[in-house]
Amino acid sequence: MSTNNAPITESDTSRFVRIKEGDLDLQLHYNDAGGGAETVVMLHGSGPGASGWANFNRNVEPFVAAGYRVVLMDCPGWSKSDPVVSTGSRSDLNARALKGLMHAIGLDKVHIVGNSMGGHSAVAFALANPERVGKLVLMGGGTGGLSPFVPMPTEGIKLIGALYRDPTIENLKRMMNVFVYDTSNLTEELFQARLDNMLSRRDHLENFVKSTEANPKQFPDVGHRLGEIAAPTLVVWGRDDRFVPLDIGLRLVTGLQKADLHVFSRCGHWAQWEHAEKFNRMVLDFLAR
Ligand SMILES: O=C(O)CCC(=O)/C=C/C=C(\O)C(=O)O
Repeated sequence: MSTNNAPITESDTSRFVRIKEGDLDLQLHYNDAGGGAETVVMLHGSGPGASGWANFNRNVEPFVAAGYRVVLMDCPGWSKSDPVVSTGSRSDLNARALKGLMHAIGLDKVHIVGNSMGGHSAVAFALANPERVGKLVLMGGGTGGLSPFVPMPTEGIKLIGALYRDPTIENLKRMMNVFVYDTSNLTEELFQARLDNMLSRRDHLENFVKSTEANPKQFPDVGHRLGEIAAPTLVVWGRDDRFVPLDIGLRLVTGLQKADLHVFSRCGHWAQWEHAEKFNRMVLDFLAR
């Protein structure tokens, strides 16, 4: 945890913990920053080389400065967490992992910010453990299911699959170029960091391919259950999201009991990164209300 004004770094906040939750018995990696009374858990997306830090490095400091403890969980099968093959619902598996992490580090109730797969997992957690959720923030995810407007799998999801099967820098660039609206923000340093992260865990890449072969519906449609969720929710979407289209966000807003929607124009699948400053202000205001 950071106790002074020094920058918050991945290595200073890096932690490991063993969790046992249902059928899960594994080591998880997470980052833990800040020390407020309320905790915000951030859950990353499912791309190759993703991690809590890769997805949320532009969000941790402002949340800590606002007085929150921030926990970034690396889901089983990503980054420095243990490998796993998911043959059922990956959203439910991640939700169980989060419950195990909360038990292991003594968290009763948290706010959850979820990006893409992280959004699906946040909703799965809220359905299974309603009393343990404060507020939800869902970006580019929250339920699987088809879009009536955009052919699925979308071009972004197809590029993720191609990158998992053939993890080259060329395929990484193809995927990341449709990730964001403004590709001028994608530096060689960013590509390299993501490539290194991906290639350092070939077991994760192979397990993802095995998982989708065993069960192509890793993130099931829970649209019919959204009305069970009473947690106040902010749904945030990029108008130009080429991975999970905006109409999935509309389904969330109409299905959840208490949900507001903000759509960023000129924004792809990584709203928390592409529009970080406005995203941080908006989410902190929502959490404080
Ligand atoms: O298939 C889905 O609905 C989820 C896709 C998804 O999680 C993609 C996320 C990509 C990232 O956020 C990432 O790789 O950082």
